[in-house]
Amino acid sequence: MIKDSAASGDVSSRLADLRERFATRAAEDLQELERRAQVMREQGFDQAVMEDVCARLHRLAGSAGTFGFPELGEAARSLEKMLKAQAASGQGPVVSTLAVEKILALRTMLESPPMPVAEDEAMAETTERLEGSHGLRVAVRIVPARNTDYEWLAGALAAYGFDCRVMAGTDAEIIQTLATETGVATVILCADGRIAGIMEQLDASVQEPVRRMPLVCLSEDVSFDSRYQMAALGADGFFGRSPDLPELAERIEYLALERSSRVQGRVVLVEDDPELAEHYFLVLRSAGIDVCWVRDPMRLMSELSSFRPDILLMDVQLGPYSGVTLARMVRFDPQWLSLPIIYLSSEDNRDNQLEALSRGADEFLTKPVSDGYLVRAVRIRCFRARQLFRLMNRDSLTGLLKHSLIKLEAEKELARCRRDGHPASVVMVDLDHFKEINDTYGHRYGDMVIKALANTLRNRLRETDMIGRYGGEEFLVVLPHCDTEAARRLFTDIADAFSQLTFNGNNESFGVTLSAGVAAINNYVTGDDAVDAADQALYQRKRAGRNGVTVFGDDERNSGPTV
Ligand SMILES: Nc1nc2c(ncn2[C@@H]2O[C@H](COP(=O)(O)OP(=O)(O)OP(=O)(O)O)[C@@H](O)[C@H]2O)c(=O)[nH]1
Repeated sequence: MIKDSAASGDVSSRLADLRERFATRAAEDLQELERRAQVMREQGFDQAVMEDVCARLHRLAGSAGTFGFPELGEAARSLEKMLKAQAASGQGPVVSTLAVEKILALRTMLESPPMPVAEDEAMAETTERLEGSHGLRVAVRIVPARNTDYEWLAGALAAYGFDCRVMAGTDAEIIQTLATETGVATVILCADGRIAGIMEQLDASVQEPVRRMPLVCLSEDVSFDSRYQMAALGADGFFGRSPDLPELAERIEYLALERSSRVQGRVVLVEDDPELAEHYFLVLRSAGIDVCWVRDPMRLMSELSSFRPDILLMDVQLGPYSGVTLARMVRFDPQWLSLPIIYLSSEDNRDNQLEALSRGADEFLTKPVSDGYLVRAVRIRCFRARQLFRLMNRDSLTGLLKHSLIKLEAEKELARCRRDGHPASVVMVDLDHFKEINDTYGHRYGDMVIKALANTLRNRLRETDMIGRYGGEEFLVVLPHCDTEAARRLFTDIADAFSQLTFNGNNESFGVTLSAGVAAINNYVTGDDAVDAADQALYQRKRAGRNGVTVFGDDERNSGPTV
């Protein structure tokens, strides 16, 4: 398994080193091929030698293109096919003079200078670290129709934790402004009448992230014709002029995440060609994707269990092992039934591909794969895998972990504390007088408040913190490496920030406060005990006047209101 992170080294120079290593190895391979072919021509057919020749050609076909020798890769592929066809024809395969000549021609192809490997857009994109938020920092930019006031929408969406602004100016001016905003994932909400113009400007942009900015249409006309027209113009979502806010917020988050270069993932790569594996490793790592390289298929199951990937990328021929059989074997284990398995192979015959797919994998990426294509293909598949996982394990209103999973996280953190001796806290959070919000403004606005709290927590907490929706308006947070004093300070800030949010319902503004109870996980025998303690601290906080934070075991002096 390659452990080093590509981010720490100079990726381009390491890729150049790999190209050189490939060229040296390929020259040796070609010499061997030539020697074996000469032997067969002179001494007759030998099954073992033929298999070795085909395996070497197959390896060249799959890797040469990646290292800047596409012509060599293509020629090796067609020679491998020719020899295999001869072997399959049962005419007593003979390695002909023609085959030897073709092998000699491969050597000249290797001697010509490699094609410069284009810096792909997807590779060139930096994996910008957006400020320490739990999720993405999402900017919503509203492009209004003339004489339409969308300030109310900007205000309402701000309560969901988005950075919202109504844009003024021409289409070109707006897109120019958006192009200068970095460090955020932007989603455009656009009035139907302006979509054509805005789309034109997006398409014309020289910046890839701008061209890929998602756009949601806001339209008065919700007829089939209108929806069809907006879809044809390229809109990614469609809502009426007064959209259902939780639904719109959900769509904005989905689109921002889907398009973001920050969509990362975890990939197990099974590849027996070391240069190729290292190349893929570097390319994927430099795009922010975690990779675990498995060279020996015997280690595959144990690496899957410890690394827990989003997807499995696997070569189809791995020395004596078949990737197709390995895929079937992976599916023996019920926990990997839904793991997307993608073959990375130089097999380009559609029938053979389909046959291989029918035995347990989901898709083929045909080698050679360009670096940018590999990154995009892996990113989108990791995203889909995570979405599926999310659907199964996340609460639909908030996107946070479901009750049973967050409890499990508390248990796991306790085990980690025991092993490493670090402190950790668990926090129970509950909205104050929430029943009144529902009773006064209706359930829909109640949902909006719940969602705003979920966003506030996501935006304020570290990525390593775990957040779950414990019950209706109750949230449970697990904070690794955080003692109760630090947790108190953190949640005091969060409570203050949340109390300052303004919501709008029934034509009036209102605010909501929260209470939190904190307990030290490492003080308890089970995670459940720690959660109970945080719950008791929360109850104390409610009795002491709500709107603030109480640590379990605090005396009244320590638990006064924060604001
Ligand atoms: N809108 C909405 N309301 C919910 C949801 N889940 C639970 N609730 C409501 O949350 C309210 C919780 O009320 P209570 O447990 O009495 O607590 P409270 O009014 O917040 O009072 P304190 O916690 O004592 O400050 C109930 O009215 C539930 O119906 C939900 O998903 N959406």
